[in-house]
Amino acid sequence: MESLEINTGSKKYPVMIGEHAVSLLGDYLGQLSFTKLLIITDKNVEKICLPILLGNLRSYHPCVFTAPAGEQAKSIDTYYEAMTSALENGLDRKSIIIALGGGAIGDLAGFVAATYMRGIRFIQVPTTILAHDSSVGGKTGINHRLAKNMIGAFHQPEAVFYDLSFLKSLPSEEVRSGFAEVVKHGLIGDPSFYRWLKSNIQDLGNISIGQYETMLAMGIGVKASIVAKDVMETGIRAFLNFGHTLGHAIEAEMGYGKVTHGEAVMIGMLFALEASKSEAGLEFDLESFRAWVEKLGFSASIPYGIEPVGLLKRMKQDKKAVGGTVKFVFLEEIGKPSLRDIDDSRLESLLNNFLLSKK
Ligand SMILES: NC(=O)c1ccc[n+]([C@@H]2O[C@H](COP(=O)([O-])OP(=O)(O)OC[C@H]3O[C@@H](n4cnc5c(N)ncnc54)[C@H](O)[C@@H]3O)[C@@H](O)[C@H]2O)c1
Ligand SMILES: O=C(O)C(=O)C[C@@H](O)[C@H](O)[C@H](O)COP(=O)(O)O
Ligand SMILES: [Zn+2]
Repeated sequence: MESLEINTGSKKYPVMIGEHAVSLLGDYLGQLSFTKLLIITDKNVEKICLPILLGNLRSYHPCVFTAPAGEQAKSIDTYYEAMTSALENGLDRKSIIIALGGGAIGDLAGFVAATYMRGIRFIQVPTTILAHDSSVGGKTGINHRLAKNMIGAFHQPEAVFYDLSFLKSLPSEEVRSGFAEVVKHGLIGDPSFYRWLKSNIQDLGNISIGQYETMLAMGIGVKASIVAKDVMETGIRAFLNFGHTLGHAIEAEMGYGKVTHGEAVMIGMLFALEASKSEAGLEFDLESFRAWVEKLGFSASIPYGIEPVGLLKRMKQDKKAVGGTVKFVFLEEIGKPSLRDIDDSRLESLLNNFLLSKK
């Protein structure tokens, strides 16, 4: 079992990572004082992981709200239904919400917790690889039709219990999606971690529990050190958005859930790496990187039929933009990101070059 601590200045919380981490949750809750527990999960996770969680929490008689699976969990309608469930189940300010699921459930449940009676406590029980990223750091929220995660709040969990035995049932496309954020953490924060990934991971269907434990703890470690310095994203936290300016635009332009978050972010990172070579002096063997990620099953190009004009409009709606100017995360070196303004015409020409180079 790996354990880490997230320190946001005003709050410290533990992250337990390992097979059967969820068996520690009952004892942890036993040390807290609370009234009711509401588990928020989705319809897939309800079948696979919920019975195991309930087995560990029997004495607390939790209530359960089940959201649709995937990005639909982050709709305004599902948010409202989850609030209704919290009210109907009589949650008060001393109640606790448990997010059992991937990033979509973590974002939804965290936002419900952030806003129910102006804020109650919540605990993250992530069940996807991607959720090594989403379960720490306190970004919670839901999507707007026009752009991703536009309605949200910073709200830190009380604790994260990351049970790696849950990962065994993940479909291959979800393994791939989560791996994109693992690669992101290596690229922005830790060159030796990135090199370890590139030389050790050649088949996403064949990762051992030991390798998962290492890579997820390393990824969370990178995120934790950035969040500790800039919880509210006034500066360097934006580095965690590497690949997301285009990634989020692809997700919104295609329609939420049509492409996984990680798949879109990987395309966004390929674009950002190419742009970093011309704009930020990055020296990097992009061909070898592209060959590696394609071998792992990632697509290296923007999906057919998605036009640059629509993507550019979405990219300008990115939360990092200020006064209409897009702020873009470049890499100067592996492990050395920077956030720079980019004007619309330059962004357009970089995007057109990226599209052309893939034809
Ligand atoms: N808050 C943050 O800091 C942060 C960071 C990264 C991503 N995100 C958000 O996270 C979301 C993506 O997260 P995700 O990829 O985990 O998606 P997800 O929660 O939609 O889960 C993906 C799919 O896997 C299923 N699933 C989950 N756990 C499973 C398991 N153990 N076995 C079988 N199936 C399982 C789900 O039902 C769903 O169909 C996006 O909305 C993204 O914007 C947030
Ligand atoms: O924690 C962060 O900060 C991140 O940017 C992590 C991202 O991987 C994640 O997708 C996050 O939800 C993006 O946030 P947003 O503010 O760009 O919506
Ligand atoms: Zn992300």
